[in-house]
Amino acid sequence: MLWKIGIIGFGNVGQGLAHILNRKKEILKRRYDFEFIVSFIADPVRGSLYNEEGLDLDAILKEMAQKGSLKNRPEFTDKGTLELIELAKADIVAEATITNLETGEPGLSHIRKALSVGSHVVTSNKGPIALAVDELEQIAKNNNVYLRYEAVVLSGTPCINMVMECMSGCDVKSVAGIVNGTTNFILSKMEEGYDYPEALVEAQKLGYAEADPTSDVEGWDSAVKAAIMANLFFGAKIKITDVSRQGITKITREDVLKAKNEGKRIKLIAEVKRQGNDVIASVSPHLIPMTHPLGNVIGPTNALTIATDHLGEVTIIGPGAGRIETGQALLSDMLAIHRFKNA
Ligand SMILES: NC(=O)C1=CN([C@@H]2O[C@H](COP(=O)(O)OP(=O)(O)OC[C@H]3O[C@@H](n4cnc5c(N)ncnc54)[C@H](OP(=O)(O)O)[C@@H]3O)[C@@H](O)[C@H]2O)C=CC1
Ligand SMILES: N[C@@H](CC=O)C(=O)O
Repeated sequence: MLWKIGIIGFGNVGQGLAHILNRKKEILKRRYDFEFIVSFIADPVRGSLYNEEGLDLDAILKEMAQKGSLKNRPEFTDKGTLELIELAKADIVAEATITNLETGEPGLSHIRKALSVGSHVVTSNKGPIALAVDELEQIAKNNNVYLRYEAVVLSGTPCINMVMECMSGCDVKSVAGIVNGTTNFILSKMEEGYDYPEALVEAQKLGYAEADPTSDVEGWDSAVKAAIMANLFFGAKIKITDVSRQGITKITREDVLKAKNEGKRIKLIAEVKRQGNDVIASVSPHLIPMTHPLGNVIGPTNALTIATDHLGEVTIIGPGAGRIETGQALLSDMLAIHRFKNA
């Protein structure tokens, strides 16, 4: 089968995915029998493109790098994103627009529409998954398509599917760790001598930060990931506002250096655990000894320890943010759909 793919949101992650698809086209065919074209890219500000026969990713990525816009390409269309989803009826839609933690929009409407027209959806967008995963799973089921969202926690480092699929049968007792790449990067850079604003700008340049980085530094991004894990891994029904939350904005370089002199590091830790019949989730900075495994997780790297009944503790460490890293999560979800449909 030739998969027709649509990409919605051509920012860091959308372009990261396009780079991987472009570079790995032949390998994906040879190794997984995964053949594809990208028939549309929707991003109204940068320029949306549509060609039923497939877009030239190489040329598009070059143009994007040189001009920052796709509006002069021959495949340019001024159709809106929802209209394009409907018109193109791609087999798989990759949704990578900004995370909106209050409404989930515009991603929520994009995912609803794509599933309703019969497209499988893979997404890195945390808003729709935190706010409406049950509704979206139901729409997917009604339309006989898959919705997958490996990227929403720990970027490309396996987490959601590892727990939900590879660890199925286990009871998860708690999860705890570093789940935001931007803040961990900023704290590491502050230890190297950067000012907080300098470190944040660097994180933005590298494609780690949210469109509004307040979400990272005030702990909202870690909180939404904690809420998603509480709901998926523990069967809870908590909202992001149920997560007790403190970010890193009050931490100064002096605090970071003082911790270092004491052989410790400040880490923003997210935790979800059972307490009686409740599931509670929190995000706050902790002083961690450098000798502790989490004390040596630096830069945009994340780490999560999942405590279970059958396996005891399982710890995963890997990239928590990045263009290619998150694109990899979207690709792995596409390949899973390809496997399921060919089983
Ligand atoms: N960056 C990372 O490491 C990770 C990101 N994520 C999540 O992935 C998603 C994308 O992140 P990232 O690529 O960094 O964010 P960016 O802000 O770089 O990209 C988002 C893109 O979506 C576009 N967009 C906005 N509205 C629409 C619309 N209606 N239709 C189509 N496109 C639209 C934006 O356009 P414009 O800005 O021009 O308005 C922008 O180009 C976010 O939800 C983020 O939380 C998840 C894991 C890791
Ligand atoms: N802004 C987020 C991106 C991934 O979810 C982060 O820094 O972790």
